[in-house]
Amino acid sequence: MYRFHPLESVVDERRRVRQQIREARRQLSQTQQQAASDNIVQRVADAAHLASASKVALYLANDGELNPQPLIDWYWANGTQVYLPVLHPFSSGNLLFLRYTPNTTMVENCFGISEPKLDIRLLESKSELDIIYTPLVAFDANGNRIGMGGGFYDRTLSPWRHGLGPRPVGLAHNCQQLPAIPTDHWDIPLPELLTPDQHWHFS
Ligand SMILES: Nc1nc2c(c(=O)[nH]1)N(C=O)[C@@H](CNc1ccc(C(=O)N[C@@H](CCC(=O)O)C(=O)O)cc1)CN2
Ligand SMILES: Nc1ncnc2c1ncn2[C@@H]1O[C@H](COP(=O)(O)OP(=O)(O)OP(=O)(O)O)[C@@H](O)[C@H]1O
Repeated sequence: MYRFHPLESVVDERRRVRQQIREARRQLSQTQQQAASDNIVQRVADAAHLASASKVALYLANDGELNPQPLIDWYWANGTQVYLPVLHPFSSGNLLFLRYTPNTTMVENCFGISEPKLDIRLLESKSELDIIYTPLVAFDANGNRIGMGGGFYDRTLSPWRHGLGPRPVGLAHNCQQLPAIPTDHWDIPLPELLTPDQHWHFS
């Protein structure tokens, strides 16, 4: 349940909302998760600008996130190149994007999420990606998002503030929508987001 808490700081509110929605999404059943992932494939297949992309960044689901694996399989079957985020080895808070195929050697990062083993030959320049499918914890009807709290995607998507770089497209469960999200100046609102029930285009 969403409750209004007057006199709460933005940071506290974001932290509380993050915990609340992460818990809600972990409660989804296997059946609900599977149905949600399948719906997303259909939504992408129905949207020409998403279906026809050449290079897309996706992610591997963690902590109840909408699982994009069926979408990854669909893109592979269509010849689209798929990339995954890799924590930058020394530029902390930043992501690299490495090519992901069924044969990619994977390692676990410090958050327990699988990522391609660092190999310069698999590295793609961010500007070459058409779409970055963006994980998130919560979103609102204006495309504002709250992530896991590391600022990784805020940094990655910062050129989008000026309409530059890959187009971010959020992926989320319906239960991750909130009436309004308190924002900070570094937050990059999403132009577009897919849930199992809706294809959002934010102005
Ligand atoms: N699937 C997925 N991959 C992703 C992200 C994401 O949100 N989802 N990221 C998007 O930024 C980056 C990783 N950021 C993350 C930030 C915090 C936690 C996390 O679970 N924090 C735990 C504490 C874990 C620990 O420190 O040991 C927590 O808050 O409970 C996970 C990923 C890159 N890869
Ligand atoms: N473009 C940026 N440059 C430098 N620092 C940034 C940038 N964007 C965010 N940060 C820093 O990252 C921290 C986390 O930001 P925030 O809580 O908004 O992350 P988030 O959106 O929840 O996570 P993510 O983007 O990884 O999904 C903030 O303390 C902020 O100072």
